[in-house]
Amino acid sequence: MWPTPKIQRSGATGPLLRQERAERTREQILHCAARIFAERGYQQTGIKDVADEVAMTKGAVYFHFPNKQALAIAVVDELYSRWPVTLEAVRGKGLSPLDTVIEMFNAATVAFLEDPIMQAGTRLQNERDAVDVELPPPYVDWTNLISMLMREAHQQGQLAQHVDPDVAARVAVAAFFGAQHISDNLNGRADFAERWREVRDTLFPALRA
Ligand SMILES: CCC[C@@H]1OCC(CO)=C1C(=O)O
Repeated sequence: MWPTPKIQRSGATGPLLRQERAERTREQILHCAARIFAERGYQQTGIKDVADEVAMTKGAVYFHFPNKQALAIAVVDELYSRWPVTLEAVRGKGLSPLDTVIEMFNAATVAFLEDPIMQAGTRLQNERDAVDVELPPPYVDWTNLISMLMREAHQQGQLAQHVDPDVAARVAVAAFFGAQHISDNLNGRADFAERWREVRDTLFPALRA
């Protein structure tokens, strides 16, 4: 059984406390489902598996998620909702735009190695043809986010004259996620941090002015 986070007492009472508890229960179910999706894949995961691992009844799970499709969408939505928050946190470090790009990929590397939501969101997207519900198109948000940062880098003279910022973004995203995919398939991401460092240390010097 997965360890489930303890409900922190917030001092709320009545309806607010019930709402907080419901939100925490939903979060516990979502994270447990992510662990199982990441480990077994969409087809091999059932609502009963999630209920058993989170030590709740199927009814309790169905109260928050009407079916497995809803769980899959919620995992991918949770994954994509994180990147603007991550970007704001990285922006707070006051790095240059190009170093902000590198820091975003550093954060994604850590997430791939440690975060079930990232691992599950990736596996669901990779298995999207077998997921019987429409998922958002993969990579689009990332590529747009990196493009925005690369354009800032270009405007600030950080990119070499010949480098088109949107091309740089597509190349960086392809190199990063390609390295991840290969590492995941060959050895379960055991060498992914090193593969990302190779991409970083080879590609980014070639982009800099
Ligand atoms: C097909 C993998 C999907 C990809 O992997 C994690 C992640 C990060 O948000 C992705 C994206 O689509 O943006």
